[in-house]
Amino acid sequence: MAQVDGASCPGAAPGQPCIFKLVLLGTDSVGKSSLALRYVKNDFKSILPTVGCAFFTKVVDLGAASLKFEIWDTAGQEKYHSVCHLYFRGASAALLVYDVTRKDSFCKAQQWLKDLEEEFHPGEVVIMLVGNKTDLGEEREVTLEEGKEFAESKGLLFMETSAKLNHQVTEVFSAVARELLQREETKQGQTLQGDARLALNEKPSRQAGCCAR
Ligand SMILES: Nc1nc2c(ncn2[C@@H]2O[C@H](COP(=O)(O)OP(=O)(O)OP(=O)(O)O)[C@@H](O)[C@H]2O)c(=O)[nH]1
Repeated sequence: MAQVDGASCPGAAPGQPCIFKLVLLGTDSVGKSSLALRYVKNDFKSILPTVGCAFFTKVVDLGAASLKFEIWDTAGQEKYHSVCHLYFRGASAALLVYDVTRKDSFCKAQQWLKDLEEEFHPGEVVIMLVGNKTDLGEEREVTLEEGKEFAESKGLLFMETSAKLNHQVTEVFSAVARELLQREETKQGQTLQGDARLALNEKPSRQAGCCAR
């Protein structure tokens, strides 16, 4: 994979990895804080409901490239819903988390997607739908296929996880990181092409001016 030039990333100092803001969204108790805690500290414990927002950072090393995540873990309780919108600003990625044992949380994730669609242009943020708590298989209310189908219909990345068993947690963040870097490379490629076109377009007019003299 080509190296992304950190210096050209917004918020990154020269030579430092690109910084991307990632927000965790979803209704209460689906496991947003647990996913963040598992990913950043490889820990799992009974966590008190998030008040407002919690913040973590983590550098992701993808071998040929690296980036830094600023992870904003928002509170899922309804009373904090409007506050969470404030945390959207400047986000590059969002994890829409639901609990596979709660259909209502799957519906809520779909509502969060609508909120994101109102706030951002298509393709502006990388969005992954995450079905958490797969270790509670017998209590499942949302099938793998339902999650997959909805994600595909909306062009979202999709994975199921268990923060408790540490199943696919790192994979979620790595997949988002890869997608972000890929988009960054495409953007940089387009900028370079644009610059090259500009330079080409400039040349003849200068020559014309020169010949006309
Ligand atoms: N069995 C199981 N329990 C989980 C898993 N992830 C989280 N939990 C539990 O679910 C409960 C809620 O987890 P949190 O991480 O606090 O959920 P949250 O989405 O951050 O909740 P809010 O802060 O209210 O928005 C806690 O008791 C966790 O221990 C999982 O993968 N499997």
